[in-house]
Amino acid sequence: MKKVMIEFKDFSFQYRAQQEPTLQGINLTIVEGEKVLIVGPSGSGKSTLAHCINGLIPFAYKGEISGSLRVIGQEQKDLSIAELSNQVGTVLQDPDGQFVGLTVGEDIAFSLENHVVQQTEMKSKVAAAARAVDIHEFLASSPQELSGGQKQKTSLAGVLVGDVDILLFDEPLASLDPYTGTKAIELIDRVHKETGKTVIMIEHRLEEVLHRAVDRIIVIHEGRIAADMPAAELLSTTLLSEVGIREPLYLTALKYAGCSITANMNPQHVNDIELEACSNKLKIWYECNQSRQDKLENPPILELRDISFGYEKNQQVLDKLNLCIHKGEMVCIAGRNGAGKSTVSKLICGFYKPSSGSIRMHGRDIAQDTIKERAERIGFVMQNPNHMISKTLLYDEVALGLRLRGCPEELVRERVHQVLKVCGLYVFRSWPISALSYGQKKRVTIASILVLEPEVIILDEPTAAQDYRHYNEMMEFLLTLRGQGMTVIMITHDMHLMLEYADRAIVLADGVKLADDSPERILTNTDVVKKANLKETSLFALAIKAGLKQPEEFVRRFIAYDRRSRGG
Ligand SMILES: Nc1ncnc2c1ncn2[C@@H]1O[C@H](COP(=O)(O)OP(=O)(O)OP(=O)(O)O)[C@@H](O)[C@H]1O
Ligand SMILES: Nc1ncnc2c1ncn2[C@@H]1O[C@H](COP(=O)(O)OP(=O)(O)OP(=O)(O)O)[C@@H](O)[C@H]1O
Repeated sequence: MKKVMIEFKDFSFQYRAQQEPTLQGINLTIVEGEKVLIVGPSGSGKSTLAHCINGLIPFAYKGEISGSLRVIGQEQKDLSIAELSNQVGTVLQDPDGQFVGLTVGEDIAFSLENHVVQQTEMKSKVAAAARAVDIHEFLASSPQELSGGQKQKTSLAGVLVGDVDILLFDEPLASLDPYTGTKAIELIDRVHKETGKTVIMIEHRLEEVLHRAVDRIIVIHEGRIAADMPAAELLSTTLLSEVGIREPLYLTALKYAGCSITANMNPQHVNDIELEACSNKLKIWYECNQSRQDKLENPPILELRDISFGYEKNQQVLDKLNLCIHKGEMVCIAGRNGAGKSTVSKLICGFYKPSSGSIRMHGRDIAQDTIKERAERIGFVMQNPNHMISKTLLYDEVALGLRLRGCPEELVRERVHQVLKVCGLYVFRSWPISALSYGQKKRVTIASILVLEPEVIILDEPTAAQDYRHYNEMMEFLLTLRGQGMTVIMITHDMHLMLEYADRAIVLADGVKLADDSPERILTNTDVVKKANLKETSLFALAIKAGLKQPEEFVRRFIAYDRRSRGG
């Protein structure tokens, strides 16, 4: 009999600020050495469940607990937070929320210091963990100097270096570029296999997390366990789409072609899937469908000409970068962690000044425009919602910009309510923001910019922590605004988003533009994919596996069909 590591029995939890329990009737046992994935829509209670396991509930977040939760045989409520942190190592959803060291190296070493490890051993362990997640060049940097993905890598290295029995990852992939995300999943898998530790992962990016096998998937829906079964079984049901979670793209493609998915086809990975009964249907579907035509371009709205920039002397983050965004376009900017994507938006918004080159809007150089003047026309939604929120109540946060512009309160109310409805936040309108999940907070920051109806909106990782339903609703709303002339720039590591919604993708690498083309051409270009740490779409792999002669064209036809089926 394997040792029981986590055991919830008739467990419920209600936050002090809530009227209803957030978790209800949870019965869940996780045994030693298991690798479990937890999925569920935004706000379903995944992070709450994780916080119960690592002790943030009840130590940091107060509320009412009923039933029992045992961690390695002991009632969680009888353990101190220090005892729990010796057993459970956590990577939190918000990497800023857990920095303790002044440098990356100190931060990674923190859990070792708790265990009184020799200095030399500590150094080599920290270096090895940093190398494993490719952050070793930044060991002496302060966390403030890191890009979002680099912070996430530091947190990952921090738990991997420690000596705990249970590893808990809350959306470990959210800010990682696709290649690094794949490496992180491989690394977690390797640690799991080599050490036999118990691994619990919460993740929205299902297709990417299933790159390496998990023992089972637990689906949380409205605070309850809606399913607990192996991946192959779950993917052959309609449960995921019923609760609003996206299935892997290759399965969507197979369904479009009229194939039914069964557990014995091994649907959990595109490389393993058995296609014998499907290849012909896919070929027929391919023959019967057309790809879309490239659109004609409007005049440029925003141009970056020969932009160079570094945060410090002798640092060259951007090197004579040229970019052109056309009015009414929906463009993605992609590239590996630290490529300079967020830096580009900070320069456009005027937070920093380029060392050379010019930024033009409607052909006019905006070098002399203040941050405030730029903000009236260019809205910017930052990567981390906790960096943007300044008000206590959700309504006030979304109303803030309109109020600052002197908008009459009646109109503020009308516009705020309208945008809250579209962003799926209307039911929370009178809530304090502290009572929202990370994904919900992210939507608040998007709503607070959308309500101002800017000419150009720049969204840094808009889909991070969003479930499929909210993702679609928000993207469809952005499409409507785009139809009314708004220009949308999205910085993203989400290859699905790029394929499904972007007219064009611009790829940055080494401070310059590596590629500028349609998303489907970029994601089927092996050279660009490799250089920029992107990931080829699984549609491409599916087409090759099914023996289709032109896999790139299959991807294009899928995208065209998918957009038509969504009314686009
Ligand atoms: N500190 C808190 N105080 C009160 N309520 C909270 C708090 N944190 C979360 N909640 C509520 O609990 C519910 C579940 O939140 P949780 O963060 O567990 O969701 P999640 O499934 O992890 O979502 P996401 O995928 O968006 O991160 C949310 O509806 C939220 O309103
Ligand atoms: N305040 C800062 N001081 C010094 N260096 C910084 C600062 N902010 C970012 N950098 C560095 O500039 C480079 C580009 O960072 P940026 O945040 O633009 O990357 P990114 O492409 O948005 O990355 P990610 O995908 O990880 O969010 C990185 O190497 C980062 O370490």
